[in-house]
Amino acid sequence: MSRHKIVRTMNLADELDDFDGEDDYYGEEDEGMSPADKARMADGLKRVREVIGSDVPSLTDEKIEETLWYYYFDVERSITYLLNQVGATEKKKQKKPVVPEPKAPTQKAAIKAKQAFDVPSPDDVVIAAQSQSKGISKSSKGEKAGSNTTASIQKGVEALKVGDTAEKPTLPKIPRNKIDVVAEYEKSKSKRKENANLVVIGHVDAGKSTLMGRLLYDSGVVDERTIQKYKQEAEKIGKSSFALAWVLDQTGEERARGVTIDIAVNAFETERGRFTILDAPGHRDFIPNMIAGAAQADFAVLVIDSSPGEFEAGFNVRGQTKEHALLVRSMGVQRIIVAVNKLDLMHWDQDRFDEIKQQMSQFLTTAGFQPKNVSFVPCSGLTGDNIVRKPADGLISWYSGPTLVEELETAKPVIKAIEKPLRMTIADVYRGGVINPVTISGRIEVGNVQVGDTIVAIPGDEKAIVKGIEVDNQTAEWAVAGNNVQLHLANIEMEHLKIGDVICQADNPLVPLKEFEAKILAFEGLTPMMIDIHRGRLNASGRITKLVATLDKGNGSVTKKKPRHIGPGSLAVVNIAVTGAPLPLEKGSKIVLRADGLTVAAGVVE
Ligand SMILES: Nc1nc2c(ncn2[C@@H]2O[C@H](COP(=O)(O)OP(=O)(O)OP(=O)(O)O)[C@@H](O)[C@H]2O)c(=O)[nH]1
Repeated sequence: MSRHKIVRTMNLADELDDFDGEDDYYGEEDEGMSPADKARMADGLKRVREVIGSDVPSLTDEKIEETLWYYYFDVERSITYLLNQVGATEKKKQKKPVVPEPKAPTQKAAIKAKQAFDVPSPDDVVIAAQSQSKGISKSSKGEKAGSNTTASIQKGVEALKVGDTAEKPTLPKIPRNKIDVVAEYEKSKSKRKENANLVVIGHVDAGKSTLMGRLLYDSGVVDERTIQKYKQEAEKIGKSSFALAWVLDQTGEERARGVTIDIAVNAFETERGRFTILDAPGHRDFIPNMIAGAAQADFAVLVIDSSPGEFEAGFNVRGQTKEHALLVRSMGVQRIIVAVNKLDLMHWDQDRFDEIKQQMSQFLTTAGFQPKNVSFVPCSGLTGDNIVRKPADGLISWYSGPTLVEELETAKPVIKAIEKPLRMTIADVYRGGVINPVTISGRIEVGNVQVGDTIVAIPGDEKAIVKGIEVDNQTAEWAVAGNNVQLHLANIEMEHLKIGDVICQADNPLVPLKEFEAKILAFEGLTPMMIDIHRGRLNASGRITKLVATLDKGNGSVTKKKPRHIGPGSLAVVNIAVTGAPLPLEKGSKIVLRADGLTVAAGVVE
């Protein structure tokens, strides 16, 4: 089926519009803004001035504009920041010992002391300013309800002016890493639903798309009218069973900005979690796409067609069941849920379920999955039994375990290293975010990022500023490993960003490799040979230059040094040389090796 191609509709007029004024978009200072940004800046400046007035010398237009730009025209945050800055200066000054005359304070000192306590504290000013900028007439701490907030703010700002006149206005030093992202993440954890990426794998026609369509439909992502429309259309061409699979096309193509996380994505939510489905087609030709998906997955749903002869076809040497399972395991996926699908065709036969479970368990254990991380769910994507809802009464009289979704909810994603240096592989580059910035999307693999960070796209050396972040299509100030994000960038041209590049903090970049050692699981026999190296969407040709050792799969100890050949199913260490330019790889990067259209090995860079 050709459902898997994501075709992004491009409107030529829109595209050309995007380039209007591009030259000055990347220029310097004010000249560097698009006309739309300039309009927002003017409006922002006006609104900030309305709240904070214009008689604080240190709050120059330039300072306000710089702050507005930093917060990407968020007036409320800009006001909070600016007033905090002024407040901090004042607090510092208050700390300076004022030494009044012990008995007869001078008139000047007495006025100063009075001013310092008569006025709202800097915090009060901030709170009041926030209310003001929201248009909410909330009284600030210590004020009587109904008092004039604007007057109070102006009073506060005036009071903060104490001694300001002598001060030289300074440009704001907007602190980098202002936010302690790790601490913020810890604080917000209990309030947020954990997001997990799942990759759906399995042999051709095992029912992956139908099952995903069912998941989306039964969890309310797709409405009844749409599904009825698809049913009618599918019936017209005599394929009524395709209606559910078409759901994927619909959500895939209608995504607002054509965002892709390497491969087609759809998301659904349950009471206990948010799940992003990475669509991995079963056809051999699509294996590289599957690799990209598997590299970003927290767990895998392996779909098996339980109907007569079909499980066996998928399980044999040329079938994709084993290859996919091996692949996801060697990409670091530890948890796998086996959906024993199409059991409706088998009249929910328990013997068939047990037979498949027994054979698959054995195989998955040899593939490196720990038994506690493997579970089996009998189901039918077509009828919907045991996917989101429990099977109809008595249908699976012998089964009382969890539904597929309940299994997903218990499969907690692996804890991510959010405090490490940022690494994110670019899945897509486009324009079309808020006011036409250059935007990249992807999943943060390691580390964290916040608005204002300077990043670099490796293997290039072009730097950019993160001026906006969206996590799961919601505006955010920061994001951490595991988040699917869009980063809106400034100071970089689109041509300097490529799918497959790795985004790092500019002060902690990855150093691309030309030669490296990798621990791999061999799917086919290996010798020193030419190979294609895949890292997510990126691929390059290279060569296995040396077979270093084979390892014991149980404990990782060396079983043979310098083997002449590595057999299929062996764990081994090999040296690899990249033919062309160095690749953005480092210790821990997941790679897949292919040769002659076959996946021959997968593993990690040592
Ligand atoms: N009876 C029955 N048929 C199913 C079930 N799930 C899928 N099918 C049918 O199996 C066929 C293949 O289903 P798809 O969902 O397209 O399978 P797929 O694994 O996505 O296929 P590829 O993407 O081409 O690998 C379709 O005709 C479906 O209607 C099921 O649970 N029961």
